Amino acid sequence: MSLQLDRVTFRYRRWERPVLSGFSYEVPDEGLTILLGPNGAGKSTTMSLLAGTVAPGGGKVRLKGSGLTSAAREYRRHVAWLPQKVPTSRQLTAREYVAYVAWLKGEDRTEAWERAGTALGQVGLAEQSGRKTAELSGGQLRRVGIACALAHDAQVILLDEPTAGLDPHQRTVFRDVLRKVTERIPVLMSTHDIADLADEATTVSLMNGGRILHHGATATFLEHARPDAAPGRQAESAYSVLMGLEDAA
Ligand SMILES: Nc1ncnc2c1ncn2[C@@H]1O[C@H](COP(=O)(O)OP(=O)(O)OP(=O)(O)O)[C@@H](O)[C@H]1O
Repeated sequence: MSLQLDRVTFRYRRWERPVLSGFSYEVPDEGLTILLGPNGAGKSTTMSLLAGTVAPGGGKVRLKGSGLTSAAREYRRHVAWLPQKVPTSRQLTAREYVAYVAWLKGEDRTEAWERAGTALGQVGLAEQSGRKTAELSGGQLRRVGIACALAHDAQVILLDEPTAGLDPHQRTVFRDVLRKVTERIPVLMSTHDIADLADEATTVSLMNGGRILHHGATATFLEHARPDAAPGRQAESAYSVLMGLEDAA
């Protein structure tokens, strides 16, 4: 099952121009898809619509194959959404927090507690599971967010710039966790960190001004790089060429 925006229109204020207008997009149903684009391109808006945290003014947001739209309570049970700032309750321990989210999403209390323990182990936080979330680092908190998704059996995970502000070690740990997770759950992740992630992504989507400029396999995206791009800089070059910031060759 994949998430889909079908000719969606969205504006933040009634009198303003829509950020998205007749916009269609489908999250691939496997692997890691990265959503790229400059500031203000509409990435967070797209993700909030897919997460069901905001409603479209027109069009439909649906979980294809299930008959559910984002207006349905059941929809949010299948979709895990990790905003940039994980909204934890500081007084709860990591395990209590993950169990609480799983319970909110419909697991019963005992099951939620068990699943929280397992999920924290899967993201490498078994030893921190009894610590208050207020004491965890930014990178650990983002892994707590992933654990929440695993604990309630999300069918798709949406991550808004999850590696922003992480130090190199935390970033590596996070990417290792993500690699394992994407083997079984599709992930859509917005990022500005193309150099790091292009080789791990299955699909790359690039948006600007509320439109998709490119959507396809990572290899296809990289083919847009200038032939003289330095090794390791192909992703940046492909981005610049597709954005019209650099000539193709
Ligand atoms: N809460 C808001 N109220 C009004 N306008 C908003 C709001 N949030 C975003 N916008 C506007 O909507 C447009 C798209 O913003 P959005 O946050 O979706 O872009 P983005 O690609 O995620 O950018 P960034 O990379 O900076 O996070 C921008 O013009 C932005 O100014």
